Amino acid sequence: MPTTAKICGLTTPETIGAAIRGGSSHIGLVFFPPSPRHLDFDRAAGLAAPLPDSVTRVGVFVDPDDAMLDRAIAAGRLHTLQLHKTAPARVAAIAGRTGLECWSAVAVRTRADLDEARHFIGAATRILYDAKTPPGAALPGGMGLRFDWNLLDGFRHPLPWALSGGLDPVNVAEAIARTGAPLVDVSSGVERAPGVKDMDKIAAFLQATQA
Ligand SMILES: O=C(O)c1ccccc1NCC(=O)[C@H](O)[C@H](O)COP(=O)(O)O
Repeated sequence: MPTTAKICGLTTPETIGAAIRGGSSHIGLVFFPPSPRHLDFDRAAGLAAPLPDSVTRVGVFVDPDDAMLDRAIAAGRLHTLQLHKTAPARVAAIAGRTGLECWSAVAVRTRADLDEARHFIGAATRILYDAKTPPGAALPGGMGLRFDWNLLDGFRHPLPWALSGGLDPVNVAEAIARTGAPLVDVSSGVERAPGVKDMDKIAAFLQATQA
């Protein structure tokens, strides 16, 4: 199976267009006010309205409440919810309440961190392994940090999964070859400044993913 790609933290029609033209399977819309990629509901609605359903729209959240989810789902016409720092029971409740696919982000620095993924069986439909950000960091993701891919060697994945954290157009092919990731996710690696996506880097990332 070819590896598919999610371009995360898109904020403009132009960069969403670049992701779609380049063959991205998923686009990520961030709903977390401290993030430089945060979208308010009106902005998200404007971006999502013209999009075809062939590209999966993923809303990215940090332990969201129901009101946030309801407004974001409606605005972004979301297919999938990517949940950071959200306990397994809450993920299960969100999946049941919304009927949407839920991905759980697992923050990885050590091999023991990977075991967290098993707690999401029956709740999440996919695990996104992402680099753990430092204590006190403003964001739980989107910081261009990479974890040691060797940690995934021999790991028995309890659920479908995706690789994230510090990927870019230069290293993504190696990451796929090294880990066998079925889906890769990128944000800062296709930006020219925090929150500012670069269309050429998006194209290069997607080309490298498909090579
Ligand atoms: O990107 C954000 O600003 C963000 C904010 C809050 C929670 C999650 C966030 N990003 C999650 C992602 O899916 C990123 O693509 C992932 O962490 C990889 O980011 P990067 O290492 O910058 O490629």
